[in-house]
Amino acid sequence: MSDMRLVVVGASGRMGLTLARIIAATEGVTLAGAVEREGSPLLGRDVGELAGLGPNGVKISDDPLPLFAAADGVVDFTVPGATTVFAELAAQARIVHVIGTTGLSEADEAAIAAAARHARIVKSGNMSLGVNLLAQLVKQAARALGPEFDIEIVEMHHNRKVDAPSGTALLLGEAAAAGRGINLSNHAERGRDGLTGPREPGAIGFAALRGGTVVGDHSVIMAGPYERIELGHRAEDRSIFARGALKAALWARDQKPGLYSMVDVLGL
Ligand SMILES: NC(=O)C1=CN([C@@H]2O[C@H](COP(=O)(O)OP(=O)(O)OC[C@H]3O[C@@H](n4cnc5c(N)ncnc54)[C@H](OP(=O)(O)O)[C@@H]3O)[C@@H](O)[C@H]2O)C=CC1
Ligand SMILES: O=C(O)C1=N[C@H](C(=O)O)C[C@H](O)C1
Repeated sequence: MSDMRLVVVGASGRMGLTLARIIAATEGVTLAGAVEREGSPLLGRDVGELAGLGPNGVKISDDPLPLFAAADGVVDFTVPGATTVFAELAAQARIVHVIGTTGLSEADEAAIAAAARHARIVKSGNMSLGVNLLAQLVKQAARALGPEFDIEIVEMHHNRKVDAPSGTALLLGEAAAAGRGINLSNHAERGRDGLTGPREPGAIGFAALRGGTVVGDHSVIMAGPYERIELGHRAEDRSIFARGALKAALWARDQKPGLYSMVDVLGL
């Protein structure tokens, strides 16, 4: 089968440049285009050069349409307002859309679900194998331990991150809620401050730390009477997310239109 031609949107971002490097080192995929927002000072620049690979002839563009029309898939780690637009364009072009963007609102999620009627979308708050395996373990532990164990999710990220709690923390919260057979949105405790009162029984709490260059640390603490279990993951390099995203793109190439997650891709 011919190489899968991928367009990277948000191409000069932290994940965009990581993707350019990992695509160059991965068999079966080719970088077919690079997109940034209108007005970006990097428009026209060679993405290979920006990624430290040497020139590869792929210039950063602000016009996704012709690039999507000639591609098999788009890999998107950008911002919610851009991701919903790319989802619509990917649906029109009937191509694969891999979404790593976090901080999506309910309305954004609905727009993505609508686009998935025509596009093959894989979306996950974390594309790494380790975190998706951790989510399965959290689900199992939450089911086994029962509601007398208080669940708290703590995450730390670099000081440029703009959304909280992280997409991964929410994914792990969903896994804990699924294990308990409850709905996360009715039981999440976020942003405690001031005279909060005691912890709500059965709540799933979230705490977000920001600082330095931390790629992404997550701990799920299950605190019961006189004992505590901690399950965690430390991301050491962004290449783990990029490799997962490419695996998702290649997997989705053979699927019907729909909205998929990394659990589907990894068969967990
Ligand atoms: N699911 C996962 O496994 C992972 C998810 N993420 C998520 O991915 C997202 C990006 O993270 P990161 O790479 O660190 O962030 P960056 O800010 O480094 O990169 C985002 C890029 O998107 C660009 N962008 C913004 N608007 C548009 C637009 N309309 N069209 C095209 N490009 C646009 C930005 O440009 P500019 O700066 O000029 O605005 C920037 O270059 C975040 O939501 C993050 O949480 C990150 C890592 C792993
Ligand atoms: O913004 C980041 O950097 C990351 N975002 C994702 C998240 O919100 O969980 C994944 C990873 O932790 C890095």
